[in-house]
Amino acid sequence: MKVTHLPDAEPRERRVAVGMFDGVHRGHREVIAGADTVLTFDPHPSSVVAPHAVPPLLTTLERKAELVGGLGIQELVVIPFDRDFASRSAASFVDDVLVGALGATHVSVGENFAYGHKAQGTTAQLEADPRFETRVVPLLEVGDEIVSSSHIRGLILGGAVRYADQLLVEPFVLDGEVSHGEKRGRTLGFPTANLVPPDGYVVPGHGVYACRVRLPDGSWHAAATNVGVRPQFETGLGELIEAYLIDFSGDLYGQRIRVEFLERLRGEKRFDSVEALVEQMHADVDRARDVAAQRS
Ligand SMILES: Cc1cc2nc3c(=O)[nH]c(=O)nc-3n(C[C@H](O)[C@H](O)[C@H](O)COP(=O)(O)O)c2cc1C
Ligand SMILES: Nc1ncnc2c1ncn2[C@@H]1O[C@H](COP(=O)(O)OP(=O)(O)O)[C@@H](O)[C@H]1O
Repeated sequence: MKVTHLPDAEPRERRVAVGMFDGVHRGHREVIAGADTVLTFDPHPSSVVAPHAVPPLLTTLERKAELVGGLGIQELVVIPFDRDFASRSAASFVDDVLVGALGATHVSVGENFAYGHKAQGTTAQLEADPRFETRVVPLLEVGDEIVSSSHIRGLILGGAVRYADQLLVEPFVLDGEVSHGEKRGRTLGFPTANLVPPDGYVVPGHGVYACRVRLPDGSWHAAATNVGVRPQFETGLGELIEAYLIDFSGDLYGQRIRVEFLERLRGEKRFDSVEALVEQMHADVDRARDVAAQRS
């Protein structure tokens, strides 16, 4: 899939799905179905118009592109969102962007989509526009709950990664570069590849998770991962994501890995002794191995 910034986009007959699509969840996928172009914003519009209210995000632009590409979309067009863009009228968004820059013949949006200065543009205005056909997609509900990025953020922050992944369609992932820790993992018999939580993004709540980890060579490994502050040791290093890759040995420092969260196993805690922690870690690893085997 091609990724284009709006100023470089060329007008042609397009079926355009428009939205922030953070997470590319099941509801987003209903809006995107049938489109050949996805139009999105980067950074999140709130970071420009209401910085105090920016939510932690589920997906980087890179991950969003990967997920959208996986849906068979031809082109992801990214609006570099800034103060200038935020000040455009709703009519200018339609005339200059949808029709002018892209050449949209079909437009699809979620029911709650708003656009233009102060989000004054409505879906009814899009539907009334004779230059393109508009499809307004009702908000998807699963189990009496609207599927929304904010609901999924809450689930992941609360550790409910398994349920979140039913709404996301694919497991929640974090990508990052392996950093140095306190070199204690190896003395416990469980060396852990550490990621520093990425600023501005959702991180699963503190606890131990069954995961899969992808290495730069493309191989996937079952892993038991701790997210938290290691109360057993009072490290002062702050929050970390630490993955022990099962049946693996090798140097991972500086490598870019992906941690895919499958299931929360338990909370992070302080045990009576380090031996008791290590015993529990063995049990965590056994469960993580089983969970990963069922899911791969
Ligand atoms: C599967 C697993 C479970 C863990 N559970 C706990 C825990 O309950 N409490 C805790 O303080 N640390 C826990 N840890 C974190 C270890 O204490 C940590 O990996 C160790 O301190 C190594 O730190 P280092 O990477 O800085 O060397 C866990 C780590 C793993 C891999
Ligand atoms: N099975 C494994 N899982 C995770 N890391 C491993 C594994 N085997 C070797 N390593 C290496 O060991 C490092 C972690 O060792 P550890 O003692 O926990 O040090 P640190 O405190 O720097 O994380 C990883 O960054 C990686 O390079």
